[in-house]
Amino acid sequence: MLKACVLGASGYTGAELVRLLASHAKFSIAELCVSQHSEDANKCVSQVHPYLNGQVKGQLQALTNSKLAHLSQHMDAIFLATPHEASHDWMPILTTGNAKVFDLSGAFRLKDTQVFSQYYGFEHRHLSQLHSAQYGLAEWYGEQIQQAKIIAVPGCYPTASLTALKPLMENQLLDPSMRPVINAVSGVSGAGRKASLTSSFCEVSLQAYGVLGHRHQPEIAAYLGTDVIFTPHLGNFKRGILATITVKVHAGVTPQQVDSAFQQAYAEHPMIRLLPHFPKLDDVVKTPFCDLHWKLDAQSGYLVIGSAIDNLLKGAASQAIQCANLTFGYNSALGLIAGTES
Ligand SMILES: NC(=O)C1=CN([C@@H]2O[C@H](COP(=O)(O)OP(=O)(O)OC[C@H]3O[C@@H](n4cnc5c(N)ncnc54)[C@H](OP(=O)(O)O)[C@@H]3O)[C@@H](O)[C@H]2O)C=CC1
Ligand SMILES: CC(=O)N[C@@H](CCC(=O)OP(=O)(O)O)C(=O)O
Repeated sequence: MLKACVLGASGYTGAELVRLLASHAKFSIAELCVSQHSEDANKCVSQVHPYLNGQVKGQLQALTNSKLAHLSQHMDAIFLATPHEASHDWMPILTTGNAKVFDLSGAFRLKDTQVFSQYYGFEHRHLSQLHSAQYGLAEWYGEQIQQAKIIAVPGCYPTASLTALKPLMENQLLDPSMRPVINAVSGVSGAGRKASLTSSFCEVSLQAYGVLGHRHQPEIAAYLGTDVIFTPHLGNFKRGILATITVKVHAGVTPQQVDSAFQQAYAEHPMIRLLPHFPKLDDVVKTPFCDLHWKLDAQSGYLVIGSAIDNLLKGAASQAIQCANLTFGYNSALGLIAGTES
Protein backbone atom coordinates (compact mmCIF):
# COMPACT_ATOMS: atom_id res chain seq x y z
CA MET A 1 0.00 0.00 0.00
CA LEU A 2 1.14 3.56 -0.71
CA LYS A 3 1.45 5.78 2.35
CA ALA A 4 -0.64 8.94 2.13
CA CYS A 5 -1.14 11.92 4.41
CA VAL A 6 -3.65 14.77 4.31
CA LEU A 7 -2.69 18.23 5.58
CA GLY A 8 -5.76 20.33 6.33
CA ALA A 9 -7.70 17.15 7.07
CA SER A 10 -10.26 18.93 9.25
CA GLY A 11 -11.49 21.13 6.38
CA TYR A 12 -14.23 20.36 3.88
CA THR A 13 -12.04 19.15 1.03
CA GLY A 14 -9.59 17.52 3.45
CA ALA A 15 -12.34 15.42 5.03
CA GLU A 16 -13.54 14.30 1.59
CA LEU A 17 -9.98 13.26 0.75
CA VAL A 18 -9.83 11.29 4.00
CA ARG A 19 -13.06 9.51 3.12
CA LEU A 20 -11.86 8.64 -0.38
CA LEU A 21 -8.40 7.50 0.74
CA ALA A 22 -9.86 5.36 3.54
CA SER A 23 -11.69 3.16 1.04
CA HIS A 24 -9.02 3.24 -1.69
CA ALA A 25 -7.44 -0.11 -2.58
CA LYS A 26 -3.91 1.28 -3.08
CA PHE A 27 -3.50 3.98 -0.42
CA SER A 28 -3.36 3.76 3.35
CA ILE A 29 -3.71 6.86 5.49
CA ALA A 30 -0.53 7.34 7.50
CA GLU A 31 -1.05 10.86 8.91
CA LEU A 32 -3.80 13.46 9.17
CA CYS A 33 -2.67 16.97 10.05
CA VAL A 34 -4.00 20.39 10.98
CA SER A 35 -2.14 23.63 11.65
CA GLN A 36 0.21 23.98 14.59
CA HIS A 37 -2.25 25.77 16.89
CA SER A 38 -5.44 24.27 15.56
CA GLU A 39 -8.30 23.83 17.99
CA ASP A 40 -8.93 20.47 16.33
CA ALA A 41 -5.45 19.06 17.04
CA ASN A 42 -5.57 15.68 18.79
CA LYS A 43 -9.25 15.15 17.96
CA CYS A 44 -10.34 12.19 15.88
CA VAL A 45 -11.24 13.30 12.36
CA SER A 46 -14.64 11.62 12.85
CA GLN A 47 -15.26 13.84 15.89
CA VAL A 48 -14.89 16.90 13.63
CA HIS A 49 -16.77 15.30 10.71
CA PRO A 50 -19.20 12.74 12.18
CA TYR A 51 -20.11 11.42 8.71
CA LEU A 52 -16.71 9.70 8.87
CA ASN A 53 -17.73 7.71 11.97
CA GLY A 54 -17.22 4.02 11.40
CA GLN A 55 -15.16 4.72 8.27
CA VAL A 56 -11.98 6.42 9.55
CA LYS A 57 -10.29 6.28 12.94
CA GLY A 58 -7.35 8.69 12.41
CA GLN A 59 -6.44 11.45 14.80
CA LEU A 60 -5.57 15.00 13.70
CA GLN A 61 -1.96 15.90 14.47
CA ALA A 62 -0.60 19.43 14.83
CA LEU A 63 1.96 20.28 12.14
CA THR A 64 5.48 21.40 12.96
CA ASN A 65 8.46 22.00 10.67
CA SER A 66 10.04 18.75 11.78
CA LYS A 67 6.81 16.89 10.99
CA LEU A 68 6.81 18.42 7.48
CA ALA A 69 10.36 17.23 6.89
CA HIS A 70 9.44 13.78 8.19
CA LEU A 71 6.42 13.57 5.87
CA SER A 72 8.51 14.51 2.84
CA GLN A 73 10.86 11.59 3.54
CA HIS A 74 8.35 8.94 4.57
CA MET A 75 5.18 9.47 2.54
CA ASP A 76 4.44 8.36 -1.01
CA ALA A 77 1.64 10.89 -1.45
CA ILE A 78 1.03 14.18 0.36
CA PHE A 79 -2.33 15.88 -0.12
CA LEU A 80 -2.50 19.58 0.74
CA ALA A 81 -6.04 20.74 1.52
CA THR A 82 -4.73 23.94 3.06
CA PRO A 83 -4.92 27.70 2.39
CA HIS A 84 -2.88 28.95 -0.60
CA GLU A 85 -0.24 30.58 1.60
CA ALA A 86 0.35 27.44 3.67
CA SER A 87 0.77 25.29 0.54
CA HIS A 88 3.11 27.93 -0.91
CA ASP A 89 5.27 28.10 2.21
CA TRP A 90 5.55 24.33 2.72
CA MET A 91 6.15 23.13 -0.83
CA PRO A 92 9.98 23.39 -0.76
CA ILE A 93 10.29 21.26 2.36
CA LEU A 94 7.60 18.78 1.26
CA THR A 95 9.41 18.15 -2.02
CA THR A 96 12.83 17.31 -0.54
CA GLY A 97 12.04 13.57 -0.45
CA ASN A 98 10.38 11.27 -2.97
CA ALA A 99 6.77 12.04 -2.08
CA LYS A 100 4.38 13.22 -4.79
CA VAL A 101 2.50 16.31 -3.66
CA PHE A 102 -1.12 16.99 -4.64
CA ASP A 103 -1.99 20.58 -3.78
CA LEU A 104 -5.68 21.51 -3.74
CA SER A 105 -4.90 25.19 -3.21
CA GLY A 106 -4.23 27.69 -5.98
CA ALA A 107 -0.59 28.31 -4.99
CA PHE A 108 1.02 26.34 -7.84
CA ARG A 109 -1.61 26.50 -10.59
CA LEU A 110 -0.28 29.39 -12.67
CA LYS A 111 3.13 30.08 -14.17
CA ASP A 112 2.71 33.85 -14.25
CA THR A 113 3.89 35.08 -10.83
CA GLN A 114 2.14 38.40 -11.26
CA VAL A 115 -1.19 36.61 -10.86
CA PHE A 116 -0.28 35.75 -7.28
CA SER A 117 0.39 39.33 -6.24
CA GLN A 118 -2.63 40.62 -8.15
CA TYR A 119 -5.24 37.97 -7.27
CA TYR A 120 -3.91 36.00 -4.29
CA GLY A 121 -2.38 38.78 -2.23
CA PHE A 122 1.09 37.29 -1.83
CA GLU A 123 4.38 37.29 -3.73
CA HIS A 124 5.33 33.85 -5.05
CA ARG A 125 8.78 32.94 -3.78
CA HIS A 126 9.15 29.31 -4.89
CA LEU A 127 9.74 29.61 -8.59
CA SER A 128 11.43 26.28 -9.23
CA GLN A 129 8.47 24.41 -7.67
CA LEU A 130 6.07 26.68 -9.54
CA HIS A 131 7.88 25.96 -12.78
CA SER A 132 7.81 22.18 -12.32
CA ALA A 133 4.23 21.92 -11.02
CA GLN A 134 1.74 20.29 -13.38
CA TYR A 135 -1.85 21.51 -13.63
CA GLY A 136 -4.04 18.55 -12.67
CA LEU A 137 -7.06 18.79 -14.96
CA ALA A 138 -7.17 15.00 -15.09
CA GLU A 139 -8.98 14.40 -18.39
CA TRP A 140 -6.69 16.77 -20.30
CA TYR A 141 -3.19 16.43 -18.87
CA GLY A 142 -3.03 12.73 -17.99
CA GLU A 143 0.41 12.07 -19.51
CA GLN A 144 2.01 15.12 -17.93
CA ILE A 145 0.40 14.34 -14.55
CA GLN A 146 1.98 10.86 -14.65
CA GLN A 147 5.46 12.41 -14.85
CA ALA A 148 5.02 15.18 -12.28
CA LYS A 149 6.11 15.41 -8.65
CA ILE A 150 3.94 18.44 -7.81
CA ILE A 151 0.37 18.42 -9.05
CA ALA A 152 -1.63 21.63 -8.76
CA VAL A 153 -5.22 20.39 -8.58
CA PRO A 154 -7.49 22.86 -10.44
CA GLY A 155 -9.96 25.19 -8.75
CA CYS A 156 -13.62 24.22 -8.64
CA TYR A 157 -14.96 26.83 -11.09
CA PRO A 158 -12.07 26.25 -13.52
CA THR A 159 -12.80 22.50 -13.50
CA ALA A 160 -16.45 23.05 -14.42
CA SER A 161 -15.55 25.71 -17.00
CA LEU A 162 -12.55 24.10 -18.70
CA THR A 163 -14.25 20.72 -18.95
CA ALA A 164 -17.03 22.44 -20.89
CA LEU A 165 -14.86 24.67 -23.06
CA LYS A 166 -11.72 22.73 -23.94
CA PRO A 167 -13.33 20.35 -26.47
CA LEU A 168 -14.52 23.39 -28.44
CA MET A 169 -11.17 25.17 -28.26
CA GLU A 170 -9.16 22.07 -29.17
CA ASN A 171 -11.37 21.56 -32.24
CA GLN A 172 -11.01 25.23 -33.23
CA LEU A 173 -14.75 25.76 -33.13
CA LEU A 174 -14.74 28.96 -31.04
CA ASP A 175 -15.15 32.31 -32.78
CA PRO A 176 -12.38 34.48 -31.22
CA SER A 177 -14.41 37.67 -31.73
CA MET A 178 -16.45 36.84 -28.62
CA ARG A 179 -15.00 35.89 -25.24
CA PRO A 180 -16.70 32.88 -23.63
CA VAL A 181 -19.12 34.12 -20.95
CA ILE A 182 -19.24 31.90 -17.86
CA ASN A 183 -21.94 32.37 -15.24
CA ALA A 184 -21.56 29.93 -12.38
CA VAL A 185 -23.33 29.38 -9.07
CA SER A 186 -21.53 27.68 -6.19
CA GLY A 187 -22.73 26.27 -2.90
CA VAL A 188 -21.36 27.76 0.29
CA SER A 189 -18.91 24.91 1.03
CA GLY A 190 -16.80 26.47 -1.74
CA ALA A 191 -15.79 29.10 0.81
CA GLY A 192 -14.39 26.53 3.27
CA ARG A 193 -15.35 25.58 6.80
CA LYS A 194 -14.21 28.64 8.76
CA ALA A 195 -17.05 30.90 9.87
CA SER A 196 -17.43 34.23 8.07
CA LEU A 197 -20.26 36.73 7.80
CA THR A 198 -20.57 36.41 4.01
CA SER A 199 -21.07 32.66 4.21
CA SER A 200 -23.30 32.58 7.29
CA PHE A 201 -26.79 31.05 6.95
CA CYS A 202 -28.86 34.23 7.24
CA GLU A 203 -26.59 36.27 4.98
CA VAL A 204 -26.36 33.95 1.97
CA SER A 205 -28.95 34.54 -0.74
CA LEU A 206 -28.08 34.37 -4.44
CA GLN A 207 -25.56 37.00 -5.46
CA ALA A 208 -22.75 37.61 -7.90
CA TYR A 209 -19.35 38.27 -6.38
CA GLY A 210 -15.80 38.85 -7.58
CA VAL A 211 -17.22 40.37 -10.78
CA LEU A 212 -14.44 40.94 -13.36
CA GLY A 213 -11.85 40.26 -10.69
CA HIS A 214 -12.08 36.68 -9.41
CA ARG A 215 -8.80 34.73 -9.25
CA HIS A 216 -10.32 31.90 -11.30
CA GLN A 217 -10.57 34.15 -14.36
CA PRO A 218 -6.79 34.06 -15.06
CA GLU A 219 -6.73 30.33 -14.25
CA ILE A 220 -9.46 29.53 -16.78
CA ALA A 221 -7.87 31.84 -19.38
CA ALA A 222 -4.42 30.29 -18.92
CA TYR A 223 -5.59 26.73 -19.58
CA LEU A 224 -8.17 27.58 -22.22
CA GLY A 225 -5.87 29.84 -24.21
CA THR A 226 -8.25 32.79 -24.45
CA ASP A 227 -9.69 35.40 -22.13
CA VAL A 228 -13.12 34.76 -20.65
CA ILE A 229 -15.78 36.74 -18.82
CA PHE A 230 -16.28 34.82 -15.58
CA THR A 231 -18.99 35.72 -13.07
CA PRO A 232 -19.29 33.53 -9.97
CA HIS A 233 -22.39 33.58 -7.76
CA LEU A 234 -22.89 32.32 -4.24
CA GLY A 235 -26.08 30.29 -3.82
CA ASN A 236 -27.91 29.28 -0.64
CA PHE A 237 -27.12 25.59 -0.80
CA LYS A 238 -24.26 23.54 0.56
CA ARG A 239 -22.55 21.81 -2.33
CA GLY A 240 -22.19 21.89 -6.07
CA ILE A 241 -21.40 24.23 -8.95
CA LEU A 242 -23.64 24.83 -11.93
CA ALA A 243 -21.96 26.76 -14.74
CA THR A 244 -23.92 28.07 -17.71
CA ILE A 245 -21.55 29.14 -20.45
CA THR A 246 -22.29 31.10 -23.63
CA VAL A 247 -19.87 31.09 -26.56
CA LYS A 248 -19.97 31.92 -30.24
CA VAL A 249 -18.78 29.31 -32.71
CA HIS A 250 -17.47 29.96 -36.22
CA ALA A 251 -20.09 30.58 -38.89
CA GLY A 252 -21.27 27.32 -40.41
CA VAL A 253 -20.39 25.09 -37.44
CA THR A 254 -23.09 22.42 -37.17
CA PRO A 255 -24.63 20.73 -34.11
CA GLN A 256 -22.99 17.49 -35.31
CA GLN A 257 -19.53 19.09 -35.18
CA VAL A 258 -20.17 20.28 -31.63
CA ASP A 259 -21.51 16.84 -30.58
CA SER A 260 -18.53 15.10 -32.04
CA ALA A 261 -16.05 17.47 -30.32
CA PHE A 262 -17.52 16.52 -26.93
CA GLN A 263 -17.91 12.84 -27.76
CA GLN A 264 -14.33 12.47 -28.97
CA ALA A 265 -12.90 14.41 -26.03
CA TYR A 266 -14.64 12.32 -23.40
CA ALA A 267 -15.26 8.88 -24.95
CA GLU A 268 -12.51 7.36 -22.79
CA HIS A 269 -13.25 9.41 -19.66
CA PRO A 270 -16.07 7.98 -17.55
CA MET A 271 -15.97 10.85 -15.05
CA ILE A 272 -17.43 13.16 -17.71
CA ARG A 273 -21.05 12.37 -18.50
CA LEU A 274 -22.62 13.79 -21.65
CA LEU A 275 -26.32 14.12 -20.90
CA PRO A 276 -29.37 14.39 -23.16
CA HIS A 277 -30.61 17.35 -21.06
CA PHE A 278 -29.09 20.27 -19.17
CA PRO A 279 -27.44 19.07 -15.94
CA LYS A 280 -28.77 19.60 -12.45
CA LEU A 281 -26.85 19.76 -9.22
CA ASP A 282 -28.59 16.92 -7.39
CA ASP A 283 -27.23 14.48 -9.97
CA VAL A 284 -23.58 15.34 -9.28
CA VAL A 285 -23.50 16.30 -5.61
CA LYS A 286 -21.49 13.71 -3.59
CA THR A 287 -20.23 12.18 -6.85
CA PRO A 288 -16.91 12.53 -8.76
CA PHE A 289 -18.68 13.29 -12.07
CA CYS A 290 -18.93 16.35 -14.28
CA ASP A 291 -22.22 16.45 -16.21
CA LEU A 292 -22.41 18.34 -19.51
CA HIS A 293 -25.03 19.29 -22.05
CA TRP A 294 -25.15 21.95 -24.78
CA LYS A 295 -27.43 23.53 -27.37
CA LEU A 296 -26.42 25.38 -30.52
CA ASP A 297 -28.42 27.99 -32.37
CA ALA A 298 -26.82 27.16 -35.72
CA GLN A 299 -28.19 30.29 -37.36
CA SER A 300 -26.60 32.80 -35.00
CA GLY A 301 -23.67 30.62 -33.92
CA TYR A 302 -24.42 31.04 -30.21
CA LEU A 303 -23.83 27.91 -28.18
CA VAL A 304 -24.87 27.43 -24.54
CA ILE A 305 -23.18 24.74 -22.46
CA GLY A 306 -24.25 23.55 -19.01
CA SER A 307 -21.66 22.02 -16.68
CA ALA A 308 -22.25 20.68 -13.16
CA ILE A 309 -19.86 19.30 -10.55
CA ASP A 310 -19.56 18.81 -6.82
CA ASN A 311 -17.08 21.54 -5.84
CA LEU A 312 -15.63 19.41 -3.03
CA LEU A 313 -15.18 16.31 -5.24
CA LYS A 314 -14.61 16.79 -8.98
CA GLY A 315 -13.77 20.41 -8.06
CA ALA A 316 -11.20 19.33 -5.44
CA ALA A 317 -10.83 15.98 -3.60
CA SER A 318 -11.88 13.38 -6.19
CA GLN A 319 -9.92 15.15 -8.92
CA ALA A 320 -6.89 15.00 -6.59
CA ILE A 321 -7.46 11.23 -6.30
CA GLN A 322 -7.73 10.98 -10.11
CA CYS A 323 -4.33 12.72 -10.32
CA ALA A 324 -2.83 10.44 -7.66
CA ASN A 325 -4.12 7.37 -9.50
CA LEU A 326 -2.49 8.60 -12.71
CA THR A 327 0.78 9.46 -10.98
CA PHE A 328 1.12 5.98 -9.52
CA GLY A 329 0.11 4.26 -12.76
CA TYR A 330 -3.45 3.24 -11.87
CA ASN A 331 -6.73 3.75 -13.67
CA SER A 332 -7.79 7.34 -13.02
CA ALA A 333 -11.21 6.21 -11.74
CA LEU A 334 -9.83 3.76 -9.15
CA GLY A 335 -11.58 4.27 -5.82
CA LEU A 336 -14.03 6.71 -7.40
CA ILE A 337 -16.24 4.64 -9.70
CA ALA A 338 -17.31 1.26 -8.34
CA GLY A 339 -15.96 -1.72 -10.22
CA THR A 340 -12.91 0.09 -11.63
CA GLU A 341 -9.87 -2.17 -11.69
CA SER A 342 -6.36 -0.85 -11.14
N1 LIG B 1 -14.01 24.31 -0.79
C1 LIG B 1 -13.90 24.11 -2.10
O1 LIG B 1 -14.90 23.92 -2.81
C2 LIG B 1 -12.56 24.09 -2.76
C3 LIG B 1 -11.41 24.44 -2.09
N2 LIG B 1 -10.20 24.43 -2.73
C4 LIG B 1 -8.98 24.82 -2.04
O2 LIG B 1 -8.61 23.74 -1.17
C5 LIG B 1 -8.00 24.24 0.01
C6 LIG B 1 -8.83 23.75 1.21
O3 LIG B 1 -10.14 24.26 1.08
P1 LIG B 1 -11.31 23.91 2.10
O4 LIG B 1 -11.25 22.48 2.44
O5 LIG B 1 -12.54 24.48 1.54
O6 LIG B 1 -10.86 24.78 3.35
P2 LIG B 1 -11.29 24.68 4.88
O7 LIG B 1 -11.23 26.07 5.41
O8 LIG B 1 -12.56 23.92 5.00
O9 LIG B 1 -10.12 23.84 5.52
C7 LIG B 1 -8.79 24.29 5.58
C8 LIG B 1 -7.95 23.30 6.34
O10 LIG B 1 -6.61 23.79 6.45
C9 LIG B 1 -6.27 23.93 7.85
N3 LIG B 1 -5.50 25.17 7.97
C10 LIG B 1 -5.96 26.42 8.00
N4 LIG B 1 -4.95 27.32 8.08
C11 LIG B 1 -3.83 26.60 8.09
C12 LIG B 1 -2.47 26.93 8.16
N5 LIG B 1 -2.03 28.18 8.22
N6 LIG B 1 -1.61 25.94 8.17
C13 LIG B 1 -2.04 24.68 8.11
N7 LIG B 1 -3.29 24.28 8.04
C14 LIG B 1 -4.18 25.25 8.02
C15 LIG B 1 -7.59 24.00 8.58
O11 LIG B 1 -7.52 23.53 9.90
P3 LIG B 1 -6.96 24.38 11.13
O12 LIG B 1 -7.17 25.83 10.80
O13 LIG B 1 -7.76 23.93 12.28
O14 LIG B 1 -5.55 24.02 11.17
C16 LIG B 1 -8.42 23.02 7.75
O15 LIG B 1 -8.09 21.69 8.09
C17 LIG B 1 -7.97 25.77 -0.13
O16 LIG B 1 -6.73 26.15 -0.67
C18 LIG B 1 -9.08 26.05 -1.14
O17 LIG B 1 -8.82 27.23 -1.84
C19 LIG B 1 -10.09 24.02 -4.02
C20 LIG B 1 -11.20 23.63 -4.73
C21 LIG B 1 -12.53 23.67 -4.15
C1 LIG C 1 -18.13 29.87 -2.99
C2 LIG C 1 -16.69 30.28 -2.88
O1 LIG C 1 -16.34 31.13 -2.08
N1 LIG C 1 -15.84 29.65 -3.67
C3 LIG C 1 -14.42 29.93 -3.67
C4 LIG C 1 -13.71 29.05 -4.67
C5 LIG C 1 -13.23 27.75 -4.11
C6 LIG C 1 -12.10 27.13 -4.93
O2 LIG C 1 -12.10 26.50 -5.95
O3 LIG C 1 -10.99 27.37 -4.50
P1 LIG C 1 -9.53 27.76 -4.87
O4 LIG C 1 -9.28 28.23 -6.23
O5 LIG C 1 -9.31 28.81 -3.87
O6 LIG C 1 -8.75 26.56 -4.55
C7 LIG C 1 -14.15 31.39 -4.04
O7 LIG C 1 -14.87 31.97 -4.85
O8 LIG C 1 -13.13 31.90 -3.60
